[in-house]
Amino acid sequence: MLVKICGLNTAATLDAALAGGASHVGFVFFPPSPRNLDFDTAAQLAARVPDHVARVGVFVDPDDLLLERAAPLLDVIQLHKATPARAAAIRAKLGKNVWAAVAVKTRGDLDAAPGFVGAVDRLLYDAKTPEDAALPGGMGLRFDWSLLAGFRHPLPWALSGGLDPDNVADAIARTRTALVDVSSGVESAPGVKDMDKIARFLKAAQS
Ligand SMILES: O=C(O)c1ccccc1N[C@@H]1O[C@H](COP(=O)(O)O)[C@@H](O)[C@H]1O
Repeated sequence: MLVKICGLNTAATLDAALAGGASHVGFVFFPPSPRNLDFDTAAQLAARVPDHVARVGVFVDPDDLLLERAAPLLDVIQLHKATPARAAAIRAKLGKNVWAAVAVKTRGDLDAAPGFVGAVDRLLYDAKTPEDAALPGGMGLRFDWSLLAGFRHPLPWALSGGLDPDNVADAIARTRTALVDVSSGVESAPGVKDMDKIARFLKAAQS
């Protein structure tokens, strides 16, 4: 089971994710987020991550300058609110693994998925946040997992949105996902990761 712990912003919580066996760790580069990292902090955290764990940068419609500064610290670029054309251009320019978030509320939202074939390496199905929400992700919202039933996934994919230590095993059993992604569900407050919840999440996902 692959597990991404996202929005890590301290050495202690990053180390908790690594000790628990996370396959991916996420660093947010989006100033409105309570998990946003400056480049110095991101570099210090990225340096702690062993080679077998992937460092994922989370971006919302990023400009080229931000991507160019952050990319050397990262293995994967996770894009929110990116068109397939923009995602493909970023992938070609940076030569990195690129994931695209697909915001899901209804079955029709999954129609966006095939458009990313040839543009990205993985889709991340995440809950759609309200139009006026401050963030397009990282809000602890979940979508109806049954919407994925019978869907022909055009690319490797991951499940995200509102996962936590108490529901992740059920989410895996119901969706048969190979990769789960969590942020709010392992926090004690927005942007404050909880080491006990990180450990519990990893244990539940791996069980
Ligand atoms: O975590 C954030 O602050 C964030 C900001 C902007 C875009 C995405 C963000 N997080 C991603 O959202 C999903 C789900 O998070 P949650 O578990 O529901 O809180 C996850 O992929 C995060 O990487």
